[in-house]
Amino acid sequence: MGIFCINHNPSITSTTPMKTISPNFFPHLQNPNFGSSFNCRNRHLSTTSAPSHIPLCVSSHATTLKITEPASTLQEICKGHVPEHILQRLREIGFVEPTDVQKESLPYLFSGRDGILHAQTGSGKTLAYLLLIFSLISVQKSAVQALIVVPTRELGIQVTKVARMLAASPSGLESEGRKYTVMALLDGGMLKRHKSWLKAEPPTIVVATMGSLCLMLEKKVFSLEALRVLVVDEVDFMFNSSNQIHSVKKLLTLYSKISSRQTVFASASIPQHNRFVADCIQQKWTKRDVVHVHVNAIDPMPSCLHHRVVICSKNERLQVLLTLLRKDGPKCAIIFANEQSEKSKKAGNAPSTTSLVDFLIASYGNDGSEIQLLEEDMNFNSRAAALSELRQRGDCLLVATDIAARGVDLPETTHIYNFDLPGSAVDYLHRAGRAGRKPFSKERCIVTNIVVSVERFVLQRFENELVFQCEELSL
Ligand SMILES: Nc1ncnc2c1ncn2[C@@H]1O[C@H](COP(=O)(O)OP(=O)(O)OP(=O)(O)O)[C@@H](O)[C@H]1O
Repeated sequence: MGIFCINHNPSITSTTPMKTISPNFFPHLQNPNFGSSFNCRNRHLSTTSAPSHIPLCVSSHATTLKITEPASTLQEICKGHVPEHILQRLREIGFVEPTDVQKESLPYLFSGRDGILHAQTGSGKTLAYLLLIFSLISVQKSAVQALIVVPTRELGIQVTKVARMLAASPSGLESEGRKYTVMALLDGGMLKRHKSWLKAEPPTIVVATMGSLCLMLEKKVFSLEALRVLVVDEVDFMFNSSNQIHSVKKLLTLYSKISSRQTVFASASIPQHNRFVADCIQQKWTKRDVVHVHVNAIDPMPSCLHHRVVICSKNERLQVLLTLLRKDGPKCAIIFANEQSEKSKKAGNAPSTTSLVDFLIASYGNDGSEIQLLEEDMNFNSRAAALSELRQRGDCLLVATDIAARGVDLPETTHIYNFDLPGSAVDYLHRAGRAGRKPFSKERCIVTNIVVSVERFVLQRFENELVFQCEELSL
């Protein structure tokens, strides 16, 4: 796969106010609905590098662009940048071949440029930014040198686990002296203990949710003076959330310095991405030479996903779900239901997640499948325990709200059921993306939507926006 850089309009210079760059500068990148890069075919693409003060968009599509260079291994890409013991850990874990987003982003990130990693769900963005982090931090320094901000505790727990897995000593090499330390600073967690830890000996890497992080920064429990890398994962979610956006902006412009850190944003969905890149520069969230690495621009979702729809009446939905589960017999599946509305809570109704779990335990549970629940109202320990149980067993049915839709990586998941339709196409993309998470596997995974007839047009809108088609099932 070659790296293709779009030849930039020479009239854009470092003095051009970036706000004035309209999406028309990148006409071939526009999908009017989703804002994704769209149809790179037959357009003029050049391998010329843009001057470093101009934001760069790297866009590729695995099936349409010809691969002319021999694929490098992850080790080759990282050599000279990432410490040897981390490379050894990569080999031990079995990460040998780079995914497209790793192959395309790492050379830019290692050269010191800020990056926007925009690639399908399950494409390996986490490893890409962690490798950048390990290339820059030092075990000798007792200070927080890398910060990864995530929207949910579940994603925080997961990223912490991957970072710790990479930071562990390779087998046969018991480390002498200092080690990288990774702290999960997550809302609802043990903040008192973390406060003492941060004061006594700051960890090298902090993975945090916004609430806890701001609390610690405002109380000056630790500072970000030594910060080398700042990652905002699921960046579109963070910028879209009225609770988080103010704090994220403060973090980017007030609590840490753009000039002394490398900034990485990651997500599988960045609607209006050209506008976002321009904002990054104008608002000084990133440096001017930020690289927008957009992989699989014309397919927002993994091609291994097969989408289906069943239309039924509201009263039939539980029975339809049961029939589907019995027919599909998934080893590991996630059933998404919407969060209970305030109105329904006030009326004293049981949340639909609880009713679903009760129904499944009564009618499906004794098929041998473990049924787990993950929703906002559960406390930190129950949420962590549910996730850990799912990881260990690998053969569970998970009933969840959208807190499990972003970033959660349960690679054995082959089936997604939307018991309730998600609120937007972006939410659909992230829910669907909890399946099909083995980067080099061709295994077909199935996303099934159970809808009442009046909802069919909503699903059709998602199909248009995300460029997919549902097979209609009649049961
Ligand atoms: N080079 C690699 N080789 C094999 N597996 C990999 C590689 N890189 C990542 N993976 C695996 O791919 C899966 C998905 O990776 P990851 O969670 O980073 O995806 P993501 O792009 O962040 O997805 P999302 O947008 O849903 O958060 C993980 O199970 C990870 O271990």
